[in-house]
Amino acid sequence: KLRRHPVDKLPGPPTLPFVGNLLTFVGTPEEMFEKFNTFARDFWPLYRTWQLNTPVIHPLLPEHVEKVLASSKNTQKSRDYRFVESWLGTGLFTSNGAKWQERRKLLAPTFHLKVLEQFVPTISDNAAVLAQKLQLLLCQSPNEPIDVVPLVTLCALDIICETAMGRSIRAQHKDSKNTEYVSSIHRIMDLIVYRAMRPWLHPHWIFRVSPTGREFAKCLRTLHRFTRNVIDEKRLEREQGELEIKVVPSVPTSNGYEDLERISVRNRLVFLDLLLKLNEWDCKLSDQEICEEVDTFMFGGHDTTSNSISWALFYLGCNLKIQEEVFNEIEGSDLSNENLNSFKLLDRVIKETLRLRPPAYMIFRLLEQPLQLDDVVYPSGTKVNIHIYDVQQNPAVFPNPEKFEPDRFLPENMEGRHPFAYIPFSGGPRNCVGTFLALWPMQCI
Ligand code: HEM
Repeated sequence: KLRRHPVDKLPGPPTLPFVGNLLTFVGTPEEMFEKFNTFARDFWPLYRTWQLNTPVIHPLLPEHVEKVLASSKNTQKSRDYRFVESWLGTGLFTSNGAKWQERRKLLAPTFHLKVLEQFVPTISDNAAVLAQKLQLLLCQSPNEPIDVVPLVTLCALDIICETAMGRSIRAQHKDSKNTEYVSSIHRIMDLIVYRAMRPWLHPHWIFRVSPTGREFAKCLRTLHRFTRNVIDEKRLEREQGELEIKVVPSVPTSNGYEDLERISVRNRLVFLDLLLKLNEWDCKLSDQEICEEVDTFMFGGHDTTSNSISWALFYLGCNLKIQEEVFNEIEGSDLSNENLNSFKLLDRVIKETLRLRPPAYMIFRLLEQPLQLDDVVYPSGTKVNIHIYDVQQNPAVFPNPEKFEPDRFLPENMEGRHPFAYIPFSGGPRNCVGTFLALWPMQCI
């Protein structure tokens, strides 16, 4: 970096020649998280780092974040996402440019509210199993603390498998025959983070021969085999049970919302059915691409949801008065979609949990077009880190930001709040496509 780059006008931590700040972030995920928090405080509201020879800006103000995320011209994800590509291929989460645009248009209807509503019974059945397990543990040792995280994680996994693939893996049950899949999906997440934090494991050829890389490859084989089997079985099931699909009067050629909605609701189809259906209509997705998307839903939908549910339970445990009010609000109501929409305090508790503990706490973009923030123009090729956690800790928007206060989300308290001050599901054209599928399990559990 011989020339001064526009990012060097910004404050930031000291850099080293050639590597920039690459080594600053080597350590555990907790240490990295802490470092970014410190930088956010020290260099608020906009700072720079260098990742080798790539300049990185870290905007923290809602108006700056909006300029990045709301732009339809800067939807490109940075190279950081390449670590999940061997698992997810270039599906919705990892693709860029025209391919992403096409995928998003194709898949968005499968996340339509009406399609998702039919999943509420599946979600509530699995939530009931979790409740029973917790009750049993409580009866067995009433005075012992219960680590809810592993229990919630298995429940979230059951929900996402059943809604995405129509396959009950019974992860919550002792007789589950899918323990290898369950352990691989947990382990692969750890290995991805482990690699991302160690620059020397970034080159593929080094990673492949490292012990971590070999373990990663083993998990990957298990996950891909499982998805492929489910797809094959589902296809066979559909061929044998054509009756279900034939109830639909006419097979639409366009992929309009209404057609898909009508078909899925009538026939109680899961995502995988919808993807196969899209394939049958006009071969929009190959088998490999269907696999990518199913894996993407598993990746996007399981860890994030289980993390948020666990934190919500934690905050309710620490705030007994709010817990009692939530209990009174939901007591006696069954878990229908209408009821879920009427639980206003529960909704605020979930929103506040996602403010304080956003599971995807940092996301990345690579500028395709120059971006102007205040009076400086950052050229294309600059990387942008959006620290969702730090953005949501802005004391000017959320006074006393570390405190758990669900009433921040009362309509009167939200008036005039910048829409990009609260972005647990990101924002703009590349926001989370599974928002509703995330919120319902949180409410049910
Ligand atoms: C509490 C739960 C969840 C949270 C907080 C969350 C958060 C996010 C965030 C922040 C992004 C943007 C990522 C980025 O730009 O790098 C995202 C994208 C995405 N999420 Fe979620 N998510 C959740 C649950 C889910 C679920 C249940 C699914 C699906 C089954 C899902 C599927 C996706 C997909 C496919 C994308 C990529 C969208 C695109 O690039 O067009 N997420 N999510």
